[in-house]
Amino acid sequence: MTGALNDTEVLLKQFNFNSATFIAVFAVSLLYWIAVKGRRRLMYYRIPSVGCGNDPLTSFWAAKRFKTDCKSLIQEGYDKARGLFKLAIADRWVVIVTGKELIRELWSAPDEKLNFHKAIDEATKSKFSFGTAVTENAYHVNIIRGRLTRNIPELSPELLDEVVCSFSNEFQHSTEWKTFSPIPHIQRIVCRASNRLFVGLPMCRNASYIRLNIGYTLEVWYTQQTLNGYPAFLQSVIGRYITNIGTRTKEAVNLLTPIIEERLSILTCSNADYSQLPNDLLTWLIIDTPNKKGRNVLELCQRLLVVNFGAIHSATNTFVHLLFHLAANPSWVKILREEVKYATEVDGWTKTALDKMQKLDSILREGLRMDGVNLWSLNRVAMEDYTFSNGVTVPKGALLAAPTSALHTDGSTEQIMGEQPPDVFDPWRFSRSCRSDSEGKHLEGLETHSNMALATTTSWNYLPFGHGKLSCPGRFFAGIQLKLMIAHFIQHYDVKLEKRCSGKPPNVYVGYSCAPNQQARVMVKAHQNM
Ligand code: HEM
Repeated sequence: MTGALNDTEVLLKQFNFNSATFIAVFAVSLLYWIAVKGRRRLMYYRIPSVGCGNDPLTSFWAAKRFKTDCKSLIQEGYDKARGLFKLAIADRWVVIVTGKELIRELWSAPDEKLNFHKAIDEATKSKFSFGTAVTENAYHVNIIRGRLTRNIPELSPELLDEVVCSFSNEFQHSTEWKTFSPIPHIQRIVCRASNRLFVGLPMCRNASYIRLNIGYTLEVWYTQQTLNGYPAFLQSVIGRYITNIGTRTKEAVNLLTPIIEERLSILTCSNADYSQLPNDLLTWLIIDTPNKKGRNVLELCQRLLVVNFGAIHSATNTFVHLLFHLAANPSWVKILREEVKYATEVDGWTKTALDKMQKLDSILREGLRMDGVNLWSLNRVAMEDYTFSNGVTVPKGALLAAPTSALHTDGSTEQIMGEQPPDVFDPWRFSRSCRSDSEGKHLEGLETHSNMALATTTSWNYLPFGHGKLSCPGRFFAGIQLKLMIAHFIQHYDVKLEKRCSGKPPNVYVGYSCAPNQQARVMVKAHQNM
């Protein structure tokens, strides 16, 4: 009995000790958590906010305003702030970095400090979209940057062939004006042309494959836009229910399994002689797979879908913006036609000819400057508390970016040359600097650009493709593809807006993305002087 009491006393003592320890540990952890949170909050407080204060109520309203009015919020911050400012979005702050020196720090900081891929994972909600296997080992990025870019001259006849066929399928060659909502047509053309180099014929023309890639692109975009509207803790719950991406991936596996298995078996039979395989992205993905485990149908399909996501949405939007400009300004089409005619008469429909089309490059660069796909770029997440050279510290976990739209229209920076003010669309802004002629006449001596800022040449304040070692790997391919599409289109078609309006139909802004007008329609007919 005494022994039992003693045991109970010991247990009670242990319990008292354990619970006291537990309470102490809990209290210390809570204090630590409050201190860390408080410290981070203080860091945010020190960065001026735009459209709200630091309190939850005004930042809630600012986050609502962000959804439709992000462009003016960014401009307001850019005009007022020196250095950094912050914007409220649904689940967090976004710290916007301004000024040449601080932006240089943003794009050049090492991954351990400011991380691009973490930011892209968060922005695209990759957990619910691309799948982690693909984003954790993104070897396809090096393939796009290296093999795809190097192969452009060799593969441009195939690209041209696909552009010609797909335009003729989508817009026909009617001598009567026909009305089109351009976006779905251009999506299909971009998808076909890109996939001619990604998976080759006949798959690039397979209607189910085209529908799948366009659907996947829209779905990723929809997933990220929807989830961005919810606080972080709700995103993982909702994310599971709103995405259909698993089904899309299965569709890709069904469609691509025969091609992939055929290529793998050719490799087995030919003792890994890669020259037996077609020269396209799928082959390069097979060749460069870092380990054998990744050389399977599912992972190859996931990678093709991700690359299509990168390629289709941005190039489609860029082309449609320009199409609206050209439809509203027939005199620009005339000038471009003359340049394209001259260059192709001399060099044929080659990359050399495209490289010589300075006005075409200029209008493309102007389009990307004024109607870039996103209002901010150089997305990064701070992996630790990070202090900029102006002494301002952003807390670990902060999302950072550079204000593309405001930088692109800041007339005080060296980038925006030209006769027109920076907020005016001036198609020949960038070609004027290398030739005195602005009318498209005297085309003799048309040369490849030497001193001209090209559409694909990034800089700290020209950011449609980002900048630095993590800039868009597909931009040279996109540049050639878009130039080919515009050059072909204006040589073979006339275009006008269905409804006359002064200039281009207004853009649509959702959060930080900028899209062409979704309602506007164009009228197209075959060009007679062909
Ligand atoms: C007009 C067309 C395009 C635009 C405006 C564009 C823009 C961008 C931007 C802004 C980024 C992120 C860079 C940053 O924020 O710092 C990016 C990344 C990327 N782009 Fe593009 N892009 C275009 C076309 C393409 C094409 C055609 C491909 C594929 C062939 C492609 C593949 C990618 C990939 C894979 C990434 C992620 C890079 C990484 O993870 O390091 N893009 N693009």
